Amino acid sequence: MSYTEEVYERVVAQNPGEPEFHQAVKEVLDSLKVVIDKNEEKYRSVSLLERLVEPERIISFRVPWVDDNGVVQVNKGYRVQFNSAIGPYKGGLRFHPSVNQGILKFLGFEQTFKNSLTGLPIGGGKGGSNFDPKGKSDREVMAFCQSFMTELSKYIGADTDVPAGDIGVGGREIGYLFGQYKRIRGLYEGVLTGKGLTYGGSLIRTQATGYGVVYMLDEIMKAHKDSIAGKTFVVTGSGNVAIYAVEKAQQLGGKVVAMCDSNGFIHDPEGIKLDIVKDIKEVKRGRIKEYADRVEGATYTEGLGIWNIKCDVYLPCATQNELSLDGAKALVANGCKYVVEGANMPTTLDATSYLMENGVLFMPGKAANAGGVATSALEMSQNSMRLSWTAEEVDEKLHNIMIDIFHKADDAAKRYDMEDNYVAGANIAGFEKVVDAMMAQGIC
Ligand SMILES: NC(=O)C1=CN([C@@H]2O[C@H](COP(=O)(O)OP(=O)(O)OC[C@H]3O[C@@H](n4cnc5c(N)ncnc54)[C@H](O)[C@@H]3O)[C@@H](O)[C@H]2O)C=CC1
Ligand SMILES: O=C(O)CCC(=O)C(=O)O
Repeated sequence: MSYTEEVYERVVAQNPGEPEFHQAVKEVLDSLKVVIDKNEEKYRSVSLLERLVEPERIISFRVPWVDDNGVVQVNKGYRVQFNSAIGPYKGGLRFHPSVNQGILKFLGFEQTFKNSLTGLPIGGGKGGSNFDPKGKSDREVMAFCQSFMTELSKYIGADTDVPAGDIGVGGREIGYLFGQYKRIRGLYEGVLTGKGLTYGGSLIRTQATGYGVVYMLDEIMKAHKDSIAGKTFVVTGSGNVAIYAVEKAQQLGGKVVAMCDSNGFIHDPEGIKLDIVKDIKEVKRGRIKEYADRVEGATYTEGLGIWNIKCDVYLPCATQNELSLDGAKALVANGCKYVVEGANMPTTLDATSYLMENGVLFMPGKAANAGGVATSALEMSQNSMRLSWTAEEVDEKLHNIMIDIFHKADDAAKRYDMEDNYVAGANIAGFEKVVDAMMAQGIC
């Protein structure tokens, strides 16, 4: 059995009930096999892979808060500090009822490679809670965030661990979390990113993940002598990543015909009117079905099946494992040519293989959605320097980082004779920097 297979079996045995973590580790270790095989003894002798798949630290805690009826509620809170070889832990907080330790471990593991690909000095971390902000009043969300930060504040700081947003954590939540950190620690520092512009946030951070996904698509297309103008898109989700992916795709001449939320999907053959989606999702915090009530010619379908809508480009921007083998088959049958992941691990392993075997150019989330965390690192730089860059400056830096990530993944794939296999390329390129730093720092 190879070293990578051995370590994968050990991960499955030692981390029961964490299927998403197993999946993320499998994808990475399968890609790394060609690299590890060449240096097996060197890496085995220092248990490099065993250390790479084990979080440095997991903090879990109780989050008690009082709801609007005066009833005490209790949620679970976590921070997974996965790998600090190349910088302070960095990664979002997710508030969603599905959150558990295994999901946060998969996200923290992915984040380590993603952050490495950005070229910036940030290690991998992730955290969150099984709290559901949906349907809660602003006061309830504030009470929850204050209680969550009261505990989390003991373990984070501008030079140790810098959380940000993810599913269910946007500008409102970051504001409440920042206020409580400042109050408890007495420090006005860049301990969170995604902050509001009046208290240390960076221009373009809100747009960065979605814009970055489309900048990545643009590079893939250019490398294959194609372009975004005139292409039909389906973008899943209707949250932060999805909305700004749609905005950039439309700016570059793409036509987006479908979006969704966790209840169902809308289809607008004339092209999605993004201002209406923004009003429903960003202002009213409503459901995507309201779009079909407001736009003539648009339809709403309850449940799954958005992948049956014909498109050239499919951008999954909602959540893990949303695109399964059946969806991948429908995309291929309808002539889809590009799948670029805005979400983290939205495509199952069998769906990924099917897409790649059938000629779809596929870019994994850890490369394609890295623009968000990269811009968070730019926010950290601005906070440290006590200055603010213009929107144009940040956007240009973001764009260049995405171009650079494309070339890192593309070059690594070519070096190992796997041209166009961006999954392998991204994993190898992300691994190379982390492993150099881990080897240099000794057994720790
Ligand atoms: N916000 C960021 O900067 C980054 C986010 N990501 C990833 O992008 C994805 C989306 O995150 P955000 O847009 O920030 O969150 P969000 O909370 O703003 O939006 C999430 C969207 O996904 C939809 N969704 C959730 N579960 C679903 C399901 N089971 N089926 C269909 N739709 C579902 C929700 O309805 C919502 O429209 C996540 O995988 C996240 O980890 C990745 C990099 C950075
Ligand atoms: O901006 C950040 O620090 C984290 C973004 C994030 O959670 C992600 O890249 O998945």
